Parts: sequence; structure tokens; C-alpha cells
Amino acid sequence: MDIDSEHINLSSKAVNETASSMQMDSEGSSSAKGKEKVDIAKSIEKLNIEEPSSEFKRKPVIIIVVGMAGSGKTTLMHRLVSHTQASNLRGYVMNLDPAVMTLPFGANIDIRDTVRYKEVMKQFNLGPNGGILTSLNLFATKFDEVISVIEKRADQLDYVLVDTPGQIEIFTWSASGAIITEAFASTFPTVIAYVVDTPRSESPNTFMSNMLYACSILYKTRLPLVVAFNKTDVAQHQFALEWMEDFEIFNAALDSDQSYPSTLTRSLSLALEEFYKNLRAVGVSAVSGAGMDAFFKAVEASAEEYMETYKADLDKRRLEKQRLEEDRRRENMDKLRKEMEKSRGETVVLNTGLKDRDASTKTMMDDEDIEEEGEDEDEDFETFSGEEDGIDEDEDEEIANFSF
Ligand SMILES: Nc1nc2c(ncn2[C@@H]2O[C@H](COP(=O)(O)OP(=O)(O)OP(=O)(O)O)[C@@H](O)[C@H]2O)c(=O)[nH]1
Repeated sequence: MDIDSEHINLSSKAVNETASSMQMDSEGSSSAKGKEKVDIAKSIEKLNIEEPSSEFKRKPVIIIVVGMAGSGKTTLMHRLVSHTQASNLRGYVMNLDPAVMTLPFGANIDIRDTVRYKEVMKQFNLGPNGGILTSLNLFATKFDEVISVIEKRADQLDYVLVDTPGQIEIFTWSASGAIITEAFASTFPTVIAYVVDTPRSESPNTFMSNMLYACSILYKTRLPLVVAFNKTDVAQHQFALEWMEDFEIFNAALDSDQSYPSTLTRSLSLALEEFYKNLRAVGVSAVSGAGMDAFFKAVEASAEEYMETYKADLDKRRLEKQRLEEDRRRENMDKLRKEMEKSRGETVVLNTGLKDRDASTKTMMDDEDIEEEGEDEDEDFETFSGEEDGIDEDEDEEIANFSF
């Protein structure tokens, strides 16, 4: 394996700047607030799934490891790293858990090198989960830099293994989690590995909770999902495969339990039949190393599926976005042309409708108003004149104002 031993301290200066501007914000500085908003907006713009900054690459495959607290994500990550090293697969390792004390593997990119979770907790007066979430938010604002680091090494890598915070919802249900996932998925084939604690899922109701969570992640991320039934050294995962394949067997397991949750679980298992059919499930043991080959096979198949189905969907969404943008531009131009024809050389202020403020009062403006408008540094408005940049009081005949 070709893992760089280097630890990338990802523009901690830039992230710290964002953090300190957020701190100033909490102290009541409105200018800092404005700057921070602009920073975050710019970063999010760059990460926009619909408009990736660069070309889509077939390699490396990104494996995002998620799972309930204690399911064995970090131990499995360690195992995956050792397996890739032993199998001559070229991997890159990323840790996105800011609260982890020690990692059993070396991470090439570690959120802890960039954001200090305890400092974030102190500065913003947050609890542990708020601290983790805010740290992840800060990191997400600079995630375009992470993507470019990986892009630069793309030719030398087969996999990027990503460990996520212990509290699953912090990653799967947060805006930053979505930004990070989408940033990956718009540049590389991306697969979610959902880790399940097999011994704890032997109860049908717990198994159902886990499957519902897996299903919600599939819907949320729209990415291929591999369910890794972990800890098979303690309990084999065969029962889970049977439950997913045959509704009757699952029903039989529920028979001894007549409580309300089990009645609900019974009907849910029918509803999940379609989900089970398209799911890749493998048994692994992070401790013994069993099931690693099956896991990587499932990941490869999912990456293929990504290229066939998910990438196509992504491209479709991107085209649709472009089409809408084109329509909007054409509409604006038509509107501008009509307004100019109507005004017959008088001053025209066009409002494209996205920000309709003051539309009625600004439809017609005299020269003085326009001069004031120019002095007012409102970024939402761009002033176009038929002449130079500045507005000549005597000469300005036609002026069109666009607001976006
Ligand atoms: N027997 C057995 N134990 C395991 C296996 N994988 C993990 N464990 C144990 O499960 C516990 C939790 O493992 P972690 O890797 O810390 O789990 P995690 O999901 O990363 O935990 P958080 O990050 O705190 O949510 C530890 O005691 C591990 O030793 C496995 O395959 N077999």
C-alpha cells in the first residue's frame, strides 16, 4: 500500500479564521457575521454538488464508514487499513471524528489537526455533541481543500477510507455531513459502509431499528450502501441474511413477542422487502479480520452500481439545473429587452424577481437616484450603464439594473 505517512494539516489557519469570526459573531460583531456568512457561502458554493469544480474520477472509491455508537467503526477502519496494506491496495485514510482520543491507525487527513474540539466547546459554550457538530461544520467550510488534496493523488489511490463521528446522527443528519458526502460523491465513486453490531441485532426489534436507520441513510445520501454485520467472531450474521431473504423466518422469530413494537416490526419487515432486495450485506469481524475480501467485493460492486445508476442520476440533476439556469437567463433577457423597448430610451430598472424588494419603487429612477444607488454598496445589485462604469449625469440615457 502506498499510504503517505504525511499528516495533512488542512489549512488550519483558514478554519481557525472561520472559527474566530464565528466567535466574534457570538460577541455581537455584525461585520464578522457578514464575513463569516460570505466565507461559508463561498465554500458551500464551491462544494455545490450540481457544479463540481473538476472532472469526475473513477478512482479512488470513497468508503464512508458510518454506524451506531459502539458498532465497531474505528476497529473496522483499523482492520480495513491493515487489509489494504497487506493486499497491496493503495489507500488514503481520513478521520472525521474530532472527539476521538486515540486512533489505532494513522490518518492522512485528521479533523483533529485542523479543529480543536475542546476549544470549540469552550469558545461557543457547547456540550459534547454541539462541540462535535460545530467542529464538523467548521471543517466542512474548507472541504473543497480536502477534495483537491485527494484529487491530486487520485492516480495513486484505490480507496479513501473515511471514519465518522461516533454519534451517527451528527454525520448523517447534519448539513455538514451532507456537504461532505455530496462533495465526495460529485467527484469520486462513493459508497456508504453501514456497520451493524451483529450480537446486539439478534433481537428482531433491534435488528429492525438498525435496518430502518440503514434505509434512512440510503434515502438521505442516495448512495450505494453496504451493510457490514460486524463482530461475527461473537455472533454469526447468518440469521440476519435469512431474515432479510425470507419474511416468514423473520415472522417466526417475532412470534414469541406479542408486544406493540413487534406488531409494528412485522408490518415494517414487509415494507422493507424492496430495500432488502437491493442491499449488499456482508459479515465481517474487525477483530479477527474475517470477511474482508467479501467486504471489498461488495464495495467494488457498489462502485460499479454508482457509475451506472447514481452517477447517471447525478448527471441528470446537473443537466436539469443547467436547463433551469438557462431558462432563467433567457427569461431575464426577454424581460430586459421588453422593458427597454417599452421605455424608449428612458431609464429602466429591471428586477428579475428573485429578490423582489422595492420592485415597485425602483421601476423608474431618475439620475440622482441612480447615483445614490451606486454609492450604496449593496452587493445584490449590479449596475450596468450603456457607457463606462461610472454614470455620467448628462449622458446616461439607458440604464438597466439587474438584481439576482
Ligand atoms: N468481538 C469483537 N469486538 C469488536 C469488534 N469490532 C469492535 N469491537 C469492540 O467494540 C467496541 C467498540 O468498538 P469501536 O471501534 O470503538 O466502535 P465505534 O463504532 O468506533 O465507537 P464510537 O466511535 O465510540 O461510536 C470496542 O470494545 C471494540 O473492541 C469485532 O469485530 N469483534
